[in-house]
Amino acid sequence: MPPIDTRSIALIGLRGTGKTTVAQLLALRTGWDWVDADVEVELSAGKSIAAIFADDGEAAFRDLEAKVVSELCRRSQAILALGGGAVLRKENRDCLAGCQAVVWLKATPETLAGRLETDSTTAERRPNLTNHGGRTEIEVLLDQRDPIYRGCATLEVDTEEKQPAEIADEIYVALVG
Ligand SMILES: Nc1ncnc2c1ncn2[C@@H]1O[C@H](COP(=O)(O)OP(=O)(O)O)[C@@H](O)[C@H]1O
Ligand SMILES: O=C(O)C1=C[C@@H](OP(=O)(O)O)[C@@H](O)[C@H](O)C1
Ligand SMILES: [Mg+2]
Repeated sequence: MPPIDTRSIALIGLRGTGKTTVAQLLALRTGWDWVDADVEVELSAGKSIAAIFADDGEAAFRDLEAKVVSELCRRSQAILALGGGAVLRKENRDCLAGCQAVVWLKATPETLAGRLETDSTTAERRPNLTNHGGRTEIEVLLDQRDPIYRGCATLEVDTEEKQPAEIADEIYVALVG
């Protein structure tokens, strides 16, 4: 059954927490559309996120991302999978405040490192954001971003040792009943 509140539902959290995967399953559960901010950025730039970082730098990526977030947050009846850093800009956080719910997906650095290592989209979509890369980078990002995610989130979901479908169900029950 679709939610009564037609405002969109946004998923936030670090790389590898499952935003892209869970958004698709939650869309099936609600009968709503789903959209991935990273895909929209790549379509608008005509190249991969790794290529945007390499050619134009991270700031250029964040500018494109902000345009996409602003457009996506105006949609209704959609599940929005955001990129892990979308919460960094205040303008994006202000847009997110208009959503029905902002769901923060969480997992330990160890789990995230394992998921990212084996994910086929990592090379094209997840360039290094610090000089570290790997698990150390995840720990650095976790320290920097946890307070920001906490400040935006209206629902926190631990994804540790849960299948993506279970996580989508948990969100559905929490938000729709
Ligand atoms: N709950 C989960 N348990 C195990 N693997 C998962 C889970 N959620 C996502 N994954 C896997 O982790 C990788 C990254 O997931 P993805 O949805 O792209 O994360 P994000 O969009 O948050 O970066 C994918 O290979 C996906 O299949
Ligand atoms: O954490 C980040 O700053 C980023 C996360 C990525 O998305 P996912 O969180 O979907 O991997 C992608 O937007 C880009 O590589 C930047
Ligand atoms: Mg994603």
